[in-house]
Amino acid sequence: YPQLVDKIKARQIDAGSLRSSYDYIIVGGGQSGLVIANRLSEDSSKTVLVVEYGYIDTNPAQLEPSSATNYLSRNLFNVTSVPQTAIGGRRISVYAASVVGGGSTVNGMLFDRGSAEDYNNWAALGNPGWDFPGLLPYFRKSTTFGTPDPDIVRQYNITWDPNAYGNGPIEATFPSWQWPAISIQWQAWNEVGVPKMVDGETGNAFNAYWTPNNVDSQSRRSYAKNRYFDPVASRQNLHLLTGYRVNDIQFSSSKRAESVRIQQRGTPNGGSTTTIRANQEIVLCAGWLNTPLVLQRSGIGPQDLLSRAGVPLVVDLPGVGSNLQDHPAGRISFEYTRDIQPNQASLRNNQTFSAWAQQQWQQYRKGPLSMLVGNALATLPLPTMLSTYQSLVSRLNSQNAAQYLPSTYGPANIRGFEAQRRVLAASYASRTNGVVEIPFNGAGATSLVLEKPLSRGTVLMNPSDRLGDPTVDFGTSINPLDNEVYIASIRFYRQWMQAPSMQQLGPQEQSPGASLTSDQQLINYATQGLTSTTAHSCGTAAMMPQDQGGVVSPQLLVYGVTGLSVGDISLIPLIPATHTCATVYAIAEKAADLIKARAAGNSGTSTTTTTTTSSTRTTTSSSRTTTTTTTRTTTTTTTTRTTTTTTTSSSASVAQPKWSQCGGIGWTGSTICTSGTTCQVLNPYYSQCL
Ligand SMILES: Cc1cc2nc3c(=O)[nH]c(=O)nc-3n(C[C@H](O)[C@H](O)[C@H](O)COP(=O)(O)OP(=O)(O)OC[C@H]3O[C@@H](n4cnc5c(N)ncnc54)[C@H](O)[C@@H]3O)c2cc1C
Repeated sequence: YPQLVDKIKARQIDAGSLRSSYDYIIVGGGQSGLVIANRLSEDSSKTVLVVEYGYIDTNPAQLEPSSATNYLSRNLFNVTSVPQTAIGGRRISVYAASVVGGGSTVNGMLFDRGSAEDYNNWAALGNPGWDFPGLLPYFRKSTTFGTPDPDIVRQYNITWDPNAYGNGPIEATFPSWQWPAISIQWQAWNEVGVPKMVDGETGNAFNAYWTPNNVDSQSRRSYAKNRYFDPVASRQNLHLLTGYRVNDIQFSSSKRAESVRIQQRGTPNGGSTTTIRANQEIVLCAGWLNTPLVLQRSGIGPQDLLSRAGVPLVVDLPGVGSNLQDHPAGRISFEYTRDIQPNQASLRNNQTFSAWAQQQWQQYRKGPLSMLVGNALATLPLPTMLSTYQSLVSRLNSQNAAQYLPSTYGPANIRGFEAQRRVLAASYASRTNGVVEIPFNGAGATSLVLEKPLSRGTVLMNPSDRLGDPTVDFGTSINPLDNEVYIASIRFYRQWMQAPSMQQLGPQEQSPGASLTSDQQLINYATQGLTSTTAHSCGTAAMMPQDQGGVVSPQLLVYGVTGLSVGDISLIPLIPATHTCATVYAIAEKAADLIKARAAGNSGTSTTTTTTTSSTRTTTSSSRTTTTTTTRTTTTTTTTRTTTTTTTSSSASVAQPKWSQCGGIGWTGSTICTSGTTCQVLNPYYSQCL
């Protein structure tokens, strides 16, 4: 795409062409930064600058399905955590993007949302308007659903709720391929008491459900750069500066955020910097790793850290860099001794199938190579997995919180965790909110992902090298109850593998290994294998009350100063049980509305505001621009549980496509195969069109 690359390059600005001031300066042109830049620059009277440390990735391969797992180091900050004491002292690689589009440029494109309870918990922590009804309009505003291939929908009974989606820039859909064994896995979930939900995106992200990818109908990545930035890049009032780092923010004597100090990437620290003023607001969108770091370098953070680093104190906010959360995960692996064909291995060991897959992809962009990592999740409530869940909840409530938190946490951080624990305890006992995620795609091996960890970590500036890498401590499993939940999920996965339907695949446990059964053996397994992150790190500049370690208010304004806000994943107070990309779009859309509302003289404090439309009149005088904005706010009541369905199921008379199931014990679908294939018995439980 050379002509496209040239166009994109032309849209960037070089440092010499920068204005001396902008109305808004957005720190970080990652996922949230580009959303907010798009929305704020809708008003042509406002100037917007985005400063991004990374560059534009112009390689078309980064849009392909295979990019979902390549995690290129050139697009990441290559930082490693400190040794994780509770998981064998291992250092864990950190995932934080450093490229235009941020995480949305490099991520795995699994595109889902948390359950309504996940977001309602945010509101319960003192954040009116940040519950699911308050966020659903922004989930909708950011996304459009693209109707998937009807054959694949029918073949696998893929369901979704069209009400979950709107008309937004990001396209989400299902690929044109699933591996056949997934049908058996769905049956097996049902047999162990995990029902199928129509759609997780409507607040029902618990039990088992299909989940789309953020791709277009050609399986190409649909992400912040190509959907939020490229279409508006020609706006004269929007500038993107790449390859520059915001070192810090400078404040007036009245603690108003006045300017950012930027430095070209690759130049020596302590060398030359440029200062750019913000007339209205500076919005931090530097991600979970760097938003707290920029704050700390600017004098906002834990007082003792700042004094050790020699940074003059602006506001003592002990929560900056605390409350780090992610989804720790471990592998579990079963081999299918009677696996059905084709399966993932067929791409490697069946030449005919592999050639067919290549042809499908090259000719139509369909087939197995259009698939990413998978499209089905079981997000399991604790009571589903553990009959003694009440004992775990009561032990959680009676823990001395400080004993299981990082040693750097002071009283405010501890109070904040105790507030979180109150809502988490209810979620642990809930049947409509998951604590462990098990992605499934037909294979016997997968990850067990802890969705509501109790352990907390930190991101702290290095006091002797402020501009160097921060110290990241995930604190994985420092709360031993996280291990108990993990062990419960191993045992439940084993039960799933023992479900009657699953026996047709002949599952045999590889790891942890069937001989490991006691709590201690499984804790040892977790200690050796658990990783701290699934690239969903968040919470390091949390939206919580200030006396509970909070950094921003529900209006996203940083406490103790003016003119400074946070619009990225750092503001999440409690990690939701979901991959975080879709949630970040909703957060950023809502952040943009809040910023616009306050610029228009409306504090944006409405608790259930869902739609804000503005009509703007601009008058220009000789020296400055005055904008009068009339803001009309519409409040909508949204039901969090939706039962509308778009379901397509196998009908007994419809011809099944090649590779799909056409018979077997318990099969109620069609036994007719599409022309050119016949229904062949693979085992008593499974016949297939081949
Ligand atoms: C490898 C990976 C895989 C993932 N897989 C999935 C997935 O499959 N599904 C899913 O839902 N989520 C996934 N995620 C998570 C999701 O993509 C992120 O949570 C989301 O993109 C975070 O958005 P953000 O705007 O908060 O931060 P980012 O998108 O990371 O943006 C921060 C930006 O700020 C820039 N920056 C940082 N410091 C400075 C500074 N000082 N000055 C200037 N610029 C700066 C960075 O370069 C970066 O571009 C994944 C993330 C990663 C990294």
